Amino acid sequence: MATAIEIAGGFQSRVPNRSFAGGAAVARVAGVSKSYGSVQALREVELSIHAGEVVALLGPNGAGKSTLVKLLLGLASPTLGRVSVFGGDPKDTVTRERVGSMMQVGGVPATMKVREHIDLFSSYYPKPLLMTDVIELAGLQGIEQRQFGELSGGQKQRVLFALALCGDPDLLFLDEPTVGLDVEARRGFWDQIRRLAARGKTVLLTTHYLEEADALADRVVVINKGSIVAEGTPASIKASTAGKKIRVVTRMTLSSIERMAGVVSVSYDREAVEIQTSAAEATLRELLAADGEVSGLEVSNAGIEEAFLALTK
Ligand SMILES: Nc1ncnc2c1ncn2[C@@H]1O[C@H](COP(=O)(O)OP(=O)(O)OP(=O)(O)O)[C@@H](O)[C@H]1O
Repeated sequence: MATAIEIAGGFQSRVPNRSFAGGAAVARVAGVSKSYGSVQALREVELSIHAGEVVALLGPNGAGKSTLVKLLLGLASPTLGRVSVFGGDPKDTVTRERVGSMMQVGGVPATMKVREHIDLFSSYYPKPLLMTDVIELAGLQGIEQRQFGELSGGQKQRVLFALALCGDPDLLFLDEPTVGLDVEARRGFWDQIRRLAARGKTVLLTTHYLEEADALADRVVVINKGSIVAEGTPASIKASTAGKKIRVVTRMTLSSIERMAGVVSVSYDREAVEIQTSAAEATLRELLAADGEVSGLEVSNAGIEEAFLALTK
């Protein structure tokens, strides 16, 4: 019987092989710890964000992502260590004028019109973008005259995005930018974030959506219990957890597959068997030697989700 082998890449970097090692650091977090009473939200965090980079901060609830963003925005001070943005204090006005951030929906008056919100926010910045550019970049065409409170969840998120970018900031913080959006709206939003990045903006986003980090980020920083547990391109994070997934229809028993080289775990998935392996080639050789009639063979990289779970468990 013919055997079809499909190598599924599963990951596409936004800008493959871009390196920021030599780029100027626009933000630096050095030896930072932050405690709220007895709760230690961050522990000795070291992080640099370079010009033009899109960095995704990924971590489970309570990991410390928002705390890190608050420190970078100058909305809180570290208990220990130092935070600098554009070489200065994040609380300084000159620094703030170069920074944009997405607020929460609740922080925006409901009765003001979209255009009025953008006008007001633009007035806080020395060199804001033109209204027409903001409307276009955030995809707000046709709803400029609507009141904020009347908009759908996705439209509200786009207005918050417009308010973050209207001052033409060099550095943008997006705290869970697509929370609550459906798949289509989320993808539309990703396109808008990519367009901003293509204009040379530096973006730090926090997200629970592993797919989002994978789709947007040049670099993923995985944070858990206040510490950075992994950092790198989405591809390198996956590689560091050394995993491939093999899916195959075979008559072999789970226990005989379990004994094969590299196999980490094996389970049934409908008519097929799913094998997690750290040495895919060796596992495949043994598998094909033991059962010449395997079918529906697929090999894929372990997804970022598996990598994330392995790193934070
Ligand atoms: N103002 C505060 N007072 C007391 N504890 C706080 C405060 N802000 C955050 N914490 C605690 O610090 C820890 C980190 O919280 P943080 O909001 O930074 O996590 P997060 O990764 O953003 O979580 P989520 O994804 O749920 O938003 C949590 O244990 C949280 O309860």
